[in-house]
Amino acid sequence: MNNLLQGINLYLIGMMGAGKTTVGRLLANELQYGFVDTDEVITASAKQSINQIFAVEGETAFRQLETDVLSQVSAYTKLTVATGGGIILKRENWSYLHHGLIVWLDASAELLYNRLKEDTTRPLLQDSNPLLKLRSLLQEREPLYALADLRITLKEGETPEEIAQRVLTEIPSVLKNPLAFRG
Ligand SMILES: Nc1ncnc2c1ncn2[C@@H]1O[C@H](COP(=O)(O)OP(=O)(O)OP(=O)(O)O)[C@@H](O)[C@H]1O
Ligand SMILES: O=C(O)C1=C[C@@H](O)[C@@H](O)[C@H](O)C1
Ligand SMILES: [Mg+2]
Repeated sequence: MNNLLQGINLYLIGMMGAGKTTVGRLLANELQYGFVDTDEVITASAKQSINQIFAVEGETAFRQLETDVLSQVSAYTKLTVATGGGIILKRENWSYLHHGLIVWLDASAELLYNRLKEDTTRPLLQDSNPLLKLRSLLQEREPLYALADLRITLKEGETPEEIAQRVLTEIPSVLKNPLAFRG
């Protein structure tokens, strides 16, 4: 698997809870790539949780940190990058994402809700109706996620290992089709 992508980075995008971090680690291992999670880089360097950064500095400041991290990461090769769910919101970020192959882990709002209903670490879900919030975020962001090179529609009950294998199986189909991938 180690030359499947010939060194180009793999960027995982998708909603919070889609499994970018979980599946990203497995993919990095399979590809013999390094693994970077933009949320983890931000919290480690700020020495604050994402909740704290949103509460103290605000979402706009968080988004700037996210862009800074992404721009630094995109200077490297042989990385699997788990991005934050909102990375797709800034046009500038796409210029970095397009340095690599972009995979969208596409999950329904219901699936995401089942995974995150007990979770308190996603500030945007600290809402009186988190399912409705997930639905509205997904609806708003879907056209942006859809700009990915590869869309992996998640099925209920599929394990992270199965999803990672599906990503690896489908990568050649986008790499071989010059209309589907710029590379
Ligand atoms: N295929 C799966 N089946 C069941 N649970 C999963 C699966 N993938 C991830 N999870 C669980 O769902 C939760 C969210 O996963 P993860 O943190 O990887 O999502 P994420 O896309 O990185 O979210 P964020 O954008 O907030 O960083 C975690 O508790 C994780 O263990
Ligand atoms: O979807 C989002 O906007 C977010 C997703 C997470 O990865 C974090 O980046 C943060 O909680 C915001
Ligand atoms: Mg994550």
